[in-house]
Amino acid sequence: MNSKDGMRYMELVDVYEKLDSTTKRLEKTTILADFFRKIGGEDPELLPVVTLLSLGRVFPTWSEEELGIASKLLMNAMALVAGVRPEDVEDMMRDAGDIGTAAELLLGKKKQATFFTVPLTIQKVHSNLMKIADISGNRSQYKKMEILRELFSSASPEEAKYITRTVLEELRVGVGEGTIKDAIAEAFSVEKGVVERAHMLTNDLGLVSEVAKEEGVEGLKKLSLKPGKPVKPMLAQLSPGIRESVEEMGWALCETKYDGIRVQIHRSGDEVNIFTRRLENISNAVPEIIEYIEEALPHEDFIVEGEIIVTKDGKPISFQYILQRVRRKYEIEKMREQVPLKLYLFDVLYYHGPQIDTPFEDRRKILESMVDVMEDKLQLSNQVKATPEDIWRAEDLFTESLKGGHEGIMIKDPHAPYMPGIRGKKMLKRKAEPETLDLVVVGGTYGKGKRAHFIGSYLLAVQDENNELKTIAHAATGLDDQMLLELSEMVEPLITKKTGRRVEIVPSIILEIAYSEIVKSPEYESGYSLRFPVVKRVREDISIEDIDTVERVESMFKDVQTL
Ligand SMILES: Nc1ncnc2c1ncn2[C@@H]1O[C@H](COP(=O)(O)OP(=O)(O)OP(=O)(O)O)[C@@H](O)[C@H]1O
Repeated sequence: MNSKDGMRYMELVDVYEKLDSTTKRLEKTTILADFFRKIGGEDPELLPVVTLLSLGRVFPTWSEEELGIASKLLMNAMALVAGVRPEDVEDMMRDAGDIGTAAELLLGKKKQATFFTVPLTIQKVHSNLMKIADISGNRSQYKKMEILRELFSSASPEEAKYITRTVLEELRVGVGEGTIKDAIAEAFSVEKGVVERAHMLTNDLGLVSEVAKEEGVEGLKKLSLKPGKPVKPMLAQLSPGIRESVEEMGWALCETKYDGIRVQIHRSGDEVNIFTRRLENISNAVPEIIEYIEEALPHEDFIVEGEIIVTKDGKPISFQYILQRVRRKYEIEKMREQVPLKLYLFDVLYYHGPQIDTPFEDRRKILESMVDVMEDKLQLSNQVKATPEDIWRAEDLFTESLKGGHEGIMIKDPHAPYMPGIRGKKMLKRKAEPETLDLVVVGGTYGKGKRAHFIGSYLLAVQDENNELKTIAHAATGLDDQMLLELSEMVEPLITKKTGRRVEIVPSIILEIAYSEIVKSPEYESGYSLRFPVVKRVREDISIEDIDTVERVESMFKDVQTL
């Protein structure tokens, strides 16, 4: 039954539970499609909200808004409502394995003694979560806790479970963006490809579902890039060899591959915003880049892409320094001098209208026409044209690039459009170092003796096609004591379960792993394992959706077999 204020939150919770009860993607899709259709009929204004909530999000990925609630605060609010101590909540969380289940159990006990609750609506839960994001400054933690307390007081145990998980952005019902897109297509009878494209260009599944319902295919086709709203970057595949790749493309534009962080820079009116690969807005952390952009590029709307690197005496230095810059909230001016940044621009997606369908060769010309190069601060990527006849140009670029302290080269198809979010064959990378895998930490084992306080070995996972995590290896080496300490500090608050020296943790830390060989192994859930895995670095610039897949591991395994 719905209250007069709209659909009950319990209906959404029922959907979550149904989603959780099956591992089959098709079934999940239909459960969601049915629900989206129902909302679209009964309460259409809720459709964008519900679409995001189904993914465990309150805001689209690119939004600067965040809830900013630490699990400690959540536990305190829960403790208040359940009438227990925060330590009890923590113990319960460790036993239950996740904080959502702990919330359910705690409120379950409490609610047996309660007779009256006002039914929660989806609208109410959502608007309270939005309110939390708006709170800042004085006593903000207290105010946030008050809102959470109010929500928990009117929540049933099952509702509390999912509110908790939503607040921590960890829904755990096995639904990724792919399933949501399929469900939108199924619910409103539109082609998947059209939904896919609309999502690629807007990165806002709430908007996509709303337009699919209201305007169908025609409306979706009209959605396009908009300066100010980041899109997922086009990614590169590995090149099997410089000659082979150039021959396959006919001819190619090859560029130095800089090892820094990729940024997408948007100018909309007077505003310049800089986003990372995970679409996080880092504008405040890199003020000099904004200044360069103001000086070197036109004061018109545009979207360009490039790589920010750190240089010292003209040479690039380790990628890790950049993270010190982009993560920073304080002392930015001081860091500006210590860690100077340089920007290399290599693509344009929007200028006098969307340019993603313009061939790369022409996009480069547009980019060249836009930029006034600033020596040592902002340049275009170093580029050469290579054909099968003068392949030495690309090979020389590769050697030069490594000599200059860069990573290798990019080999780009001059005829290709810009394909957001796609890792295809139109842009390839050739590096000197062997390929690595980006894996997420799901557990670990404490060391012995001197290292008993550190987690010495990390259990790592890849994702399968349903975004479910599958273990693949333990990595114990590659970290110096300083890194071990830093990682342990990051891991500590994420621990959900301890058994002896072993721990399970909330998957969120991504490590780049080098290894000597991929082997088949029944010991790990992925069916594969890595020989001699070594931790190269923590990848804070990518998110969990970007980690490597079982499919990729499988194809890398097969590639080696067929050599
Ligand atoms: N000239 C360039 N053109 C395009 N990308 C470049 C260039 N120089 C450096 N890059 C970087 O190389 C990356 C391409 O590799 P890929 O798409 O596989 O990303 P990745 O997963 O971060 O890989 P990697 O760890 O090898 O950088 C781009 O995302 C970008 O950050």
